Amino acid sequence: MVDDDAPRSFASPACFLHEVDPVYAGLANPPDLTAWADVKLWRTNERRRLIAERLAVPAEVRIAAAESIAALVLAEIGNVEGRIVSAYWPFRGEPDLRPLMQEIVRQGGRTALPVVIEKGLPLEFHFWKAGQALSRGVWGIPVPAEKRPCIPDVVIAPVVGYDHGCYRLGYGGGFFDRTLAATQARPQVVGAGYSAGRLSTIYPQKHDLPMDMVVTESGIARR
Ligand SMILES: Nc1nc2c(c(=O)[nH]1)N(C=O)[C@@H](CNc1ccc(C(=O)N[C@@H](CCC(=O)O)C(=O)O)cc1)CN2
Ligand SMILES: Nc1ncnc2c1ncn2[C@@H]1O[C@H](COP(=O)(O)OP(=O)(O)OP(=O)(O)O)[C@@H](O)[C@H]1O
Repeated sequence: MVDDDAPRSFASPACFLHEVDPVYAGLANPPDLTAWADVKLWRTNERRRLIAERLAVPAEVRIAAAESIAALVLAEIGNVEGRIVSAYWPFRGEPDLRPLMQEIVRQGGRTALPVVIEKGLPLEFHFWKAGQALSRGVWGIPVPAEKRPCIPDVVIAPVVGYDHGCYRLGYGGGFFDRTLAATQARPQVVGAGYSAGRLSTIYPQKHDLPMDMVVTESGIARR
């Protein structure tokens, strides 16, 4: 006869740790340095590949793409009167949206350029429009000679790559993320780039802040 009151013993109990809340199990936020190191390396390679690819595209094709992007961005922003729109001084094959900046001014808006103050700090935006003087900033990027800081209503952020969540792959300085994290009244953030920059994911990290949309020559991707 079996003694039901006797303590039972088990040979090898299964491990159910995977079913336990990670916080309770003491596994909350384990530093995943390997993963970030992998992502960083992957991003460096993707940046290099995408920049080389876009520089290999004939200038006239890039110009035509930039015109399509500019028209879509303008339609998306809508009425620019009295609004401040930041764009950028193009380099490394970025779509040239300087004609769009002129059009914005023509329609009663004001335009600005991003300015690197120091590596590791947020960007500043300084008023600038065609014809005004420029000087060389960090990395030799032209910036407004006269320092007139402003807070844009719309930020057009050039992308090297982007994904369906509207996460941005830039040049690797983390400037736009840092800038948006530091701003109180978040501007409308419009990514601008070529559709060839579309990636299935950029492996977004905690510091990556999504844009509201990405405009390419093929159309608009929204979050
Ligand atoms: N036209 C344009 N202007 C812009 C930006 C942009 O993306 N496009 N920026 C948007 O943020 C800021 C500049 N950002 C930059 C960030 C990194 C590098 C760069 O050359 N980085 C090094 C490696 C960086 C690192 O890993 O630490 C390199 O590529 O060699 C250049 C510009 C402000 N102005
Ligand atoms: N808000 C933040 N505070 C501190 N560090 C940040 C912040 N945002 C980004 N960074 C750092 O910036 C570095 C580069 O980030 P990331 O690879 O996302 O650059 P990126 O968006 O491609 O560059 P950029 O905006 O200059 O074109 C990372 O090491 C990241 O930790």
